[in-house]
Amino acid sequence: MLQAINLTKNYNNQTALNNLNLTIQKGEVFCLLGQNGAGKTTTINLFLGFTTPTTGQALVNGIAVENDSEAARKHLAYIPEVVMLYPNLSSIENLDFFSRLAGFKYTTQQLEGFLEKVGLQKDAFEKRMGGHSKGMRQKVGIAIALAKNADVLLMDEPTSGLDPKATAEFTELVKNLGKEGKAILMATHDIFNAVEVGTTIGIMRRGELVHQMPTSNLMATDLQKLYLETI
Ligand SMILES: Nc1ncnc2c1ncn2[C@@H]1O[C@H](COP(=O)(O)OP(=O)(O)OP(=O)(O)O)[C@@H](O)[C@H]1O
Repeated sequence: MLQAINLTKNYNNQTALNNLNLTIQKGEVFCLLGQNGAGKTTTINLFLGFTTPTTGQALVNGIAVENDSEAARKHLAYIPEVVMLYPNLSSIENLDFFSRLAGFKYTTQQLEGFLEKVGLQKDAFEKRMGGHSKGMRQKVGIAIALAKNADVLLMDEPTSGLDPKATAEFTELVKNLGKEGKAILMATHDIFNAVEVGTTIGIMRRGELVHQMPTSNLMATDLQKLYLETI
């Protein structure tokens, strides 16, 4: 579970995030929308412990990130816009390496099981990551999250630049992870995909969460209208 309590981040005299209060439960896929500079990445970075709050708290499964970022990170997996792994290692070698780093040692069969689960084509298991497409790299990134047994996923614009088929596959994968009980926070500019993948939508404007709503019965066109009226 992710929780932000009165979370605020100022850079010099500028407020990047203003008094954010947010709870993302297990099984929830929370899609955060907002213009460039609205504060989405800052929110994610505070949960990751990449930056410290000016005031307030970011909690991961009840652990205050600022107090013990290492403990908090054990529950987290991060899928950035571009998944950067070791280009000279294969998918399975990267998966093995990052699993071991997180303290998990798997058999080849188990590692292959993770890659199968995320839908990576079999002939890419042994190929070096440097030749993978963006969508393939993201699948390996999610396989690492599964292997790490992370129950909270943070994703920053994961579908930008993906083709429609890769986006559809990614969407299905994330929806299933939500159904399996992961808590997911995803920053995105894709309103239509947010309605498809998310259980909850948040709209940020100038560092504030100004709207929050469930996606049940939400039409993408209505969300688009609200978004354009809000920003
Ligand atoms: N390291 C930093 N130093 C100074 N200002 C920063 C820093 N990181 C972010 N900001 C500022 O904080 C504000 C929020 O930025 P943030 O990256 O969180 O926005 P965003 O919603 O993720 O935008 P985008 O959609 O472009 O990724 C912006 O005004 C940005 O300039």
